[in-house]
This record gives sequence, structure tokens and C-alpha cells, in this order.
Amino acid sequence: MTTSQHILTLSCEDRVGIVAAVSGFLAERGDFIVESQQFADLDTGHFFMRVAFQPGEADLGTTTRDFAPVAKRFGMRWTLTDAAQPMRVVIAVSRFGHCLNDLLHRWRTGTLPVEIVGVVSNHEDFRALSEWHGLAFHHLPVGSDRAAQEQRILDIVADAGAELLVLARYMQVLSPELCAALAGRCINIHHSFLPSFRGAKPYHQAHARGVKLIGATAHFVTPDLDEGPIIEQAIERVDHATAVETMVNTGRDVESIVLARAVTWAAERRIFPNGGKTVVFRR
Ligand SMILES: Nc1nc2c(c(=O)[nH]1)N[C@@H](CN(C=O)c1ccc(C(=O)N[C@@H](CCC(=O)O)C(=O)O)cc1)CN2
Repeated sequence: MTTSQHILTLSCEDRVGIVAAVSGFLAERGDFIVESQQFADLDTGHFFMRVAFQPGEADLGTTTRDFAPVAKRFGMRWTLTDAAQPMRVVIAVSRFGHCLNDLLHRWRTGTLPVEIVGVVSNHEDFRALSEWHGLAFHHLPVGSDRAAQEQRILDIVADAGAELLVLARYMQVLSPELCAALAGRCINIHHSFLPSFRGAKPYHQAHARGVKLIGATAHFVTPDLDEGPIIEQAIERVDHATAVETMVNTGRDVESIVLARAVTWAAERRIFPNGGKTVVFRR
């Protein structure tokens, strides 16, 4: 029988005694720490911590109630979740389906710790694939009323009880209002090694520049295009003979791997926004 695990995440202004207070709280209750990571950002004075533990007697609700005074004492932002409850995710896609297909395959084969609860798109291309996986597919053409289209996206995310929106090559720039509504819970895969080659057609930009490495970047979505806090990146070597089409094909695999890692880490509560950057407690 798998033993349940709870995940505590917290961030606060740094000071002496935070780790002792957290581990002491858990030890007193017979909670068994399985994994613990913390980071003190000496530049900002901020502290970040993630603890995965096998609970003793108390259930999630009781531990949540009992931890609140500790959190208050340190002015923490914190979450306490049950690792057995997968994060609910909506995926957005446009015309390139390799990242969507990869996420759906990993989910269906049990190698992506999420519950995918819907797909939205401004095109019809991936309705069949989504419905084959038994998922609701929402075709939301941008059209003239962008605000209404974006409100539909928000409604679908809310109605599905989704905690995360994944832009899996969704090629529409989200408005500042939508970015604000989804702050810290909308991840995009950009098909370049940011900060190089922002915007549309990054492989053509890379080819024209004659780079020797191409890559992909998963980042939180902010109003400034491709400027959001970076979560994960990866690269592949190319050379003078690499055609742009080959770059696109090579890039697809890198994009899929980078996005799957970022979604996995988000689902495992390993990612903390830290100003314009992130703290990621990788396994
Ligand atoms: N507010 C944000 N929205 C989006 C971001 C982001 O970082 N902030 N990332 C993009 C994805 N993306 C690159 O990764 C990207 C998407 C779209 C464009 C673009 O120029 N789109 C054109 C329309 C293109 C089309 O319809 O095919 C446009 O919107 O005018 C550039 C980069 C997702 N959204």
C-alpha cells in the first residue's frame, strides 16, 4: 500500500529559525519527512522551502489548521497539499500539436502526475486527438472580440477546476488582464533558448543568426511577451549545415521534454516564483 504524502511549500522573509520551526512542528506530530529542500536568496532576503512528508495521525485539514499559527508567526505564503491529488490542468494549443500530443501520452501512460481536464484552441486541428483521449475540446477562434474569447478561457479553466493553464504552442498573445487572472499558474513553452529570439518564428531568427545551439524555454506567462520567469531550458547542437526545417524538427523534441519537465515540477509543487526569476526544487 503506498503511503500518502503531503507537500508543504512556503516562502517568507528570511530569518533564523524557520527550518527548525517547520521541522519541529512536523516532528512533534510524528510526520516523517521524505524530502526537504530550502533556499535563502541572499540578494532579496527571501526564503523558500518545500517539504514532502508522510503524515503521522493528522489528516490534511488538521495539519492545515495547526500549521497556520506557525505560518503567521513568520509571515509565510504557504500551501499544504496531498500528493495523491493530481493538479488539474487545461492545455491550450494552436496549429503545432507535438507538445500537446507528448503531454497527453505521458498523462495517459501515467508518467505525468497531473489530471488533464480539457483542451482549448483557436483552431480545430486537435479536436480529434483531444476527444480520442476522452477530453473536452473547446474551439475558441480569436475573432473580433478578444476579451470575450479570453473570458471563455478563464471560464473553462474555472469550470474544470483547473489550477494550471499550459500554453503548448498556443500562438496568441494573452492580454495583461488574462495574465493577471492566471498569474503564477500559466506556463508557456517558447521555442528558443531565451532571452534569444523572442516572438514568432524563433528558428528562422536562429538560422539567420547562424547559432550553433538551439533550445526551448518553459516560463511563467506575463504581459511582456516571452519575458516571464524561466522555469526550465534545454539545448541541442546545430551547425552551418543545419537547415531551418531541421532546426524546427529537432526543436520539437526539445520543446516537448522541457514543457513536460516544467509541468511535472509544477504538479509536484517544486516551482516558486521569485521576482522575475524562479526557485525550482528539482528532484
Ligand atoms: N502575454 C503573453 N502571452 C503569450 C506569451 C507570453 O509570453 N506572454 N507567450 C506566447 C507564446 N509565444 C511564444 O512562445 C508567442 C505566441 C504568439 C506570438 C505572436 O506573435 N502571435 C501573433 C499571432 C500569430 C498567429 O496567429 O499565428 C499575434 O498574437 O499577433 C509570438 C510568440 C503565448 N502567449
